[in-house]
Amino acid sequence: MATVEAPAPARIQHISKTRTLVMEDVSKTFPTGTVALTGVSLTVAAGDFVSVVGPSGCGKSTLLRLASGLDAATTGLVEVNTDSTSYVFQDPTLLQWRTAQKNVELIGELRSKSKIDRRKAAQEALSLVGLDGFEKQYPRQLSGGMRMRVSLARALVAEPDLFLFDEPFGALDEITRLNMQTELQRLFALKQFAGLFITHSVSEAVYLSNRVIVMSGRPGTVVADVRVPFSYPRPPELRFDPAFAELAGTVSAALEGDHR
Ligand SMILES: Nc1ncnc2c1ncn2[C@@H]1O[C@H](COP(=O)(O)OP(=O)(O)OP(=O)(O)O)[C@@H](O)[C@H]1O
Repeated sequence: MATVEAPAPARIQHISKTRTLVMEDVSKTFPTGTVALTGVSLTVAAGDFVSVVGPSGCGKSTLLRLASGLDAATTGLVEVNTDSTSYVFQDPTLLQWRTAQKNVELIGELRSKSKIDRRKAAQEALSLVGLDGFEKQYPRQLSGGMRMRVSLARALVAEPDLFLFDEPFGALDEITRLNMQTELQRLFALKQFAGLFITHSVSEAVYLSNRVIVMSGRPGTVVADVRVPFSYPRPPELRFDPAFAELAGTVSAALEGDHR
């Protein structure tokens, strides 16, 4: 595996490191005989936002399912050092018969929080994702980007130490997607959870993350771990910075190198 050092940063964040997610030499073979992952090792610490890019079918979603405990590794170690994990999918999976606020309150209900507490937490989370004034709207009355914001707010009220994202912005139009990226890294700067983010977009990975993991084609394994040194919060214009383009090029080269 190549560890690629990025160009000299303007500033580097120093954050205390709790190893929230550890994977060591993990493999996953499905009962069908498909070997999805082999020899995958990675660590996501508190204050790490790690994106995973790789060719279609290389096992990215499988990796996330192993991290979430939805599925078990065939061999190797998967260690999650927290009880508080939130999972955000491409589909916001909102309950259509509940308002935005009531969707976000659901977590509090499941945890038997008092009505006052869960309402307060939901309102704070909706405010954090920029949905003040939309609390009483139903999912069908919201745009795709707003529905994704509600999904994020719902994940935030759980106050996760580990945030797992499976291509959450993949279905959004380009402008909404860029706005959501800006919002998400702002939330990350604020909350400093450990994040593992699956995406097909190299620029999305570089913009959001402090590390980008590049996977090979199936069976997926880690071929590069690229450090992204820009401090958070990151301005939208960072995407036009030559250092940003250079890093995106480094990640793309690692991706393409795997096809040669
Ligand atoms: N439940 C399953 N049973 C059998 N094979 C599976 C199962 N889930 C995934 N696979 C296979 O494992 C491999 C990895 O799938 P996975 O969905 O993790 O890839 P991915 O990198 O997320 O793909 P994409 O980028 O296209 O979303 C694929 O070959 C897929 O067909």
